[in-house]
Amino acid sequence: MTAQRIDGKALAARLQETVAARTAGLGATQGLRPGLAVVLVGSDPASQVYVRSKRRRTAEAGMQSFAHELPEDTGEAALLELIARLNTDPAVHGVLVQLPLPAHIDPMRVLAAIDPAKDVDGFHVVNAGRLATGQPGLVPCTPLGCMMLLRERHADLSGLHAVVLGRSNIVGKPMAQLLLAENCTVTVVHSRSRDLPMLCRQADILVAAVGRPELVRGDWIRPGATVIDVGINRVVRPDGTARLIGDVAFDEAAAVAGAITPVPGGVGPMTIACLLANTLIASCRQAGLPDPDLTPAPGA
Ligand SMILES: NC(=O)C1=CN([C@@H]2O[C@H](COP(=O)(O)OP(=O)(O)OC[C@H]3O[C@@H](n4cnc5c(N)ncnc54)[C@H](OP(=O)(O)O)[C@@H]3O)[C@@H](O)[C@H]2O)C=CC1
Ligand SMILES: Nc1nc(=O)c2c([nH]1)NC[C@@H]1CN(c3ccc(C(=O)N[C@@H](CCC(=O)O)C(=O)O)cc3)C=[N+]21
Repeated sequence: MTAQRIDGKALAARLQETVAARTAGLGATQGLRPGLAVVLVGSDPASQVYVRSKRRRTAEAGMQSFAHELPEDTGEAALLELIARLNTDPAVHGVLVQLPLPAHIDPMRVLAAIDPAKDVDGFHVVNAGRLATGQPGLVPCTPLGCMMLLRERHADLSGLHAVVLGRSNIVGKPMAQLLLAENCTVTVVHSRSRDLPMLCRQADILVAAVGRPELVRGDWIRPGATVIDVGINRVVRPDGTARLIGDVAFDEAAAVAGAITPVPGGVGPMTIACLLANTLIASCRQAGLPDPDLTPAPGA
């Protein structure tokens, strides 16, 4: 394999270490303990894995973790009432409602009900609008983590051609905005785009966030390009065991790329670490304090 493996697990641990140190400092100097409320509606197995991981990391960082588990048949009104309570609870600085929600609940209405100052997912239209217009707000965790992974290899992204596969509100679109803000030339690809291999081969930076296992092949990669694989696809082997693979055919791509993130162990851990970083930022802003310096601790 020629590509440098960008180790998201190691970078996430370094970021988590910085967040924990800043959190301890806040406690000591301000008596402030950041609190994150995670709301899970129903019992989707994957969501339960992610929510457990988020809660564990929150506690490890020295923050307060508030768990809210609601039954699958919870009405939209009851969920909105809980969110209203969390919005006004001074011990809660971040509110995350785990997606997907059960079909009878409108996610746009639920996300719109979260106080933008506590929207640590960065999904609220106010935060999406602030990002789109270059104003300070809360940035979605996965794209934020992807930018930190890119900085492990590129001190300056100016002028590079970035191709983003996917245009969702939670990954593709904010990802494109962040790359644009770093002066990349950005192409956003989606299901109606034509000649994906040709488009991908133009990329110095390729971010795959489509949810299609191994869609991106090795010959779609420009030699030396940096590949960030956001995809998390749970596939079942013939023997019945499940495994995670990304949107990129890792082995083929690694033989061509200059650097690549693995799945698992790449973007996923960064999403969680950035959630904690957003909670710390939100708590500082709510206390009228300057944003903390979240430069990840130096690597080993
Ligand atoms: N690691 C992490 O922390 C996270 C990982 N993920 C993973 O990232 C992936 C994307 O998630 P999410 O953004 O929510 O996905 P969505 O399903 O919301 O969006 C998928 C996007 O990919 C596009 N797309 C789908 N198929 C193709 C195709 N064949 N060619 C080109 N474009 C295509 C869609 O196009 P169109 O708009 O035209 O429909 C859409 O824009 C998933 O695998 C998800 O599991 C997501 C969040 C966090
Ligand atoms: N309100 C909301 N915010 C989210 O940020 C959100 C969400 N809902 N719904 C689901 C997606 C998905 N997501 C992941 C987080 C961590 C890993 C992660 O840590 N993955 C590990 C593997 C974990 C495993 O073993 O499954 C890895 O990639 O190394 C993956 C996916 C956040 N999401």
